[in-house]
Amino acid sequence: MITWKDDNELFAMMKKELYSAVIGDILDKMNYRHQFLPQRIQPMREEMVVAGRAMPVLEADAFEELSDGQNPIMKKNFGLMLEALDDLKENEVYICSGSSPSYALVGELMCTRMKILKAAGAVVNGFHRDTRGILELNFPCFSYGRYAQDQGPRGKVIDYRVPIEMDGVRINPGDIIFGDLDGVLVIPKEVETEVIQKAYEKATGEKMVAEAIRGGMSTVESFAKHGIM
Ligand SMILES: O=C([O-])CC(=O)C(=O)O
Ligand SMILES: [Mg+2]
Repeated sequence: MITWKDDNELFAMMKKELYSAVIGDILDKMNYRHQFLPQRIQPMREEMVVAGRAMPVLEADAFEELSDGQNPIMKKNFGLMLEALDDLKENEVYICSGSSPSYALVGELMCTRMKILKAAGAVVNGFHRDTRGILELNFPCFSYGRYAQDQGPRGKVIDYRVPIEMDGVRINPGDIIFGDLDGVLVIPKEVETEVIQKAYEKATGEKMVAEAIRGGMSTVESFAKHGIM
């Protein structure tokens, strides 16, 4: 059985050995059937993989850059975004939801700060901008795609390290976020060890099945033998 001594070892192993399909299959088997984030959230580059712990960021639409209303957060540029960025810890994922998808929730300067803090990546329920710059950083960033329209006058971070959702998928602080070119999913903290150990076992089994099929075995026979497809 696969074990790990800390998060650094765990996330390095996950990035090398696991993929979203195999983790999703195990979550389904354990009756966690709503763990994939919306399909339109894609890596900026096919090779990008993210594995880390959720640092959820709650964003809300605003209709003025600085408002004169009752809430002091609305009088600050970007609300609490700068504070949220500076609070990121090693292996954490800046994961942001709550606003309408009509502007960029992440850009090059934000990713530069995240990278310096050794964050694992960014996953946003909306767009990214500064594509060239982020690609140059080679920082794992997952979004709906490229769109430069600014969040400055349109949205604000109103809280962080609080639960968020994307299309009904719950993301709690500290949950494991894993994403690759087939999608991004959430592994709830309370079941992470079991999910990861079973996913590793299944990934090992899938390698054996692939080998058997390459060797000419029928799919019926290989399923009967390994119980994996
Ligand atoms: O202003 C923003 O929302 C993001 C941005 O351009 C950057 O991080 O460079
Ligand atoms: Mg920018």
